[in-house]
Amino acid sequence: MKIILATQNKGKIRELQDLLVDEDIQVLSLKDIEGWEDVEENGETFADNAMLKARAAVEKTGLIALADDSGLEVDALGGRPGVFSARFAGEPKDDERNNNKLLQLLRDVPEDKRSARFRCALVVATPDGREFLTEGTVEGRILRERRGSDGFGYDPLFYVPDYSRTMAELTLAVKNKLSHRGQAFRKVIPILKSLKS
Ligand SMILES: O=P(O)(O)OP(=O)(O)OP(=O)(O)OC[C@H]1O[C@@H](n2cnc3c(O)ncnc32)[C@H](O)[C@@H]1O
Ligand SMILES: [Mg+2]
Repeated sequence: MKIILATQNKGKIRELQDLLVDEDIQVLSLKDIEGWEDVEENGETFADNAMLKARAAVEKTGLIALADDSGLEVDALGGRPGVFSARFAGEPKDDERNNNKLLQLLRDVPEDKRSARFRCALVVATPDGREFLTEGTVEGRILRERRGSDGFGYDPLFYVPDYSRTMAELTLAVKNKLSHRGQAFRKVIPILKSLKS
């Protein structure tokens, strides 16, 4: 079985490839596809956007596609950046500027009001038109300075109380164990298995 990861994000590709390593599935990503043009992510929810990306990848490749749409919801910002997480500080998307903007906006927000969560929607779409959605969430809070150098995106600012570490201080294996993406992915396994047979 061969699937296409419908993402261009290197951090996601690394995590998803690691999650898929024992599954006996050949994995391609959009990086392997010539002439791929990003779809407009104009959905209102992570699920909508994951669906758009998965469908576009199936159409382009004819393969089963796995798409991830994810982001950060900060309570003190009314749930922002949410579906706008990648481009929070404008185009082109840039993790460094996004984190700076987040720190700036939360400058005067006290410790007990800095709660946040990562959300992930994964969609599996098949060439014969079937679609499956799974979701995952992880709770945490936003620090006042970056810690750690692993991961991507908002990981250096996202503190996970259960592990007393930021996401960027966790190994890939531990992040995958607890993360929004890891949780959503574990629900995808039985779906992929059912498509194999
Ligand atoms: O659309 P694709 O090609 O998959 O890549 P993207 O980076 O644009 O991905 P999204 O549209 O889903 O935007 C998600 C953003 O949310 C943030 N994000 C998502 N998951 C994250 C994680 O595990 N750790 C840190 N930040 C994350 C990060 O800034 C991402 O760029
Ligand atoms: Mg995107």
